[in-house]
Amino acid sequence: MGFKVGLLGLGTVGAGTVQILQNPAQRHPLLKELEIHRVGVRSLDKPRPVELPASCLTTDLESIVTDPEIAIVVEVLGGLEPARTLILSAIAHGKHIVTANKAVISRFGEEIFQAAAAAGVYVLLEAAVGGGIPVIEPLKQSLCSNRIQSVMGIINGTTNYILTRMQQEGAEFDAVLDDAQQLGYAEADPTADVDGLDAADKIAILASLAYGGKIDRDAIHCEGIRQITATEISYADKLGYSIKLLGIADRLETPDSAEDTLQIRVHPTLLPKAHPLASVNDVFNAILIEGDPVGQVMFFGRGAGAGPTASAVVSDILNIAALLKVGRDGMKQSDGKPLLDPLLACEHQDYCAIAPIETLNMRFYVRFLTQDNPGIIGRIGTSFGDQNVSLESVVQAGMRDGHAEIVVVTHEVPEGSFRQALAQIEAIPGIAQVASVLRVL
Ligand SMILES: NC(=O)C1=CN([C@@H]2O[C@H](COP(=O)(O)OP(=O)(O)OC[C@H]3O[C@@H](n4cnc5c(N)ncnc54)[C@H](OP(=O)(O)O)[C@@H]3O)[C@@H](O)[C@H]2O)C=CC1
Ligand SMILES: N[C@@H](CC=O)C(=O)O
Ligand code: NA
Repeated sequence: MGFKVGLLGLGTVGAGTVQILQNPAQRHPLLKELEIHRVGVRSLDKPRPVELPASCLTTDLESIVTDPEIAIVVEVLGGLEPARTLILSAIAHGKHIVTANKAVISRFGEEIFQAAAAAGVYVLLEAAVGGGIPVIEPLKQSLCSNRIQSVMGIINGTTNYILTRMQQEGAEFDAVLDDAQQLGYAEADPTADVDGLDAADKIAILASLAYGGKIDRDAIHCEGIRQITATEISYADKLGYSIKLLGIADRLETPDSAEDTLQIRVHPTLLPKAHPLASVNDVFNAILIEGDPVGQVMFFGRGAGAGPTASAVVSDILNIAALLKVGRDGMKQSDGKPLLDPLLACEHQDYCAIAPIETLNMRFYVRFLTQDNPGIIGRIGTSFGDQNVSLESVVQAGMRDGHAEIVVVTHEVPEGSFRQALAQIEAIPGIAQVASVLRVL
């Protein structure tokens, strides 16, 4: 007898998942033992790219998570509700969970993992970060002997696709976003992609696994790519940088404190072109992890789209099916509590401390539009100097709309000092606009 799978959602990822499950040839033999039992959707009439018996489809999602025949529930609905409630209900009914939903895991992960631990079931989420790239399970298992220093990556396919086409073709933001939606990369509400929220969900999940603690999702500084224009891309290029939306988690050196403090942030970043992440283009994602003693490890592949994401979903289903096959589910500890494989399950007790962004040291790129007055560069330099912000380069780049354009790149400075200097500069007569501020790696 096979393992019955209940699928919640039959959109981009759900349909990709069905396509793999219906075509097991030349894949792992265990795939032949999986059976799509029920599929939950919002609309029964919608045309689908996959064929399923009509009796399989339902709009009653609760009936799937309570179905006694189903062993594994796959949640590929997206959004917070009803996803969270359905996952919790499925767990309460003894189902193992596979999910691609980073929004729900980054906000309700601990509630879900605690419920799973109490019920003795697994919640696997490889598809939630980096789409088809194996990064969650490697962090949980293959790298678990390491003390992780940093996790840094391009973890949103939609924005990387948009930035790449803006850089390579000078394409307009809105037109490229439409293409990303057509290709199935973007979230149902693409604001989550464009404003960096999806990447923040993902770096929260990666940081939680890397540092073994809960992450307050609201403490993550998050900026998206709406303010990136062709001008910034072109100046960055001339200065030797590519602009990428990065998710960054790093352990801060705090010798006086017994507890680690982390920096976790998402923002567009000027990356030196020689950096390993700078040439990661289109929908590709890459995650660079630094651990002790492994050193740097980089994971690269397609971060969104039906096939790549379904690859991760179905691999998680197979991992659970393998446990079921050898009877490694439903095991008990001596006190009768459920026993889960500690490398596959993820439950954390304490919150990690996250440093506010103002306290971090960073390099900045800033573009000013000014009146073309003598001495203006000197006054900008003095204001930075007043706040101990040392400058790497100051270039009068040319004229735009009757204003002189001045581009400054700083050395590494505290964000707070940089912002104070910027406020001082904005008050200088002759400064028309601070046209752009970006961080530099
Ligand atoms: N697309 C991608 O490349 C990736 C997506 N993900 C994640 O995978 C998940 C799914 O994404 P994706 O497939 O793109 O999303 P889609 O919007 O394409 O599909 C969502 C599916 O869920 C169904 N659905 C949504 N809400 C309800 C509801 N309230 N009741 C019943 N059915 C519902 C929809 O039904 P109907 O079809 O009837 O409208 C649809 O079939 C999300 O969490 C996303 O973040 C993760 C990695 C990559
Ligand atoms: N919208 C997301 C989908 C995958 O997680 C992205 O663009 O990366
Ligand atoms: Na992944």
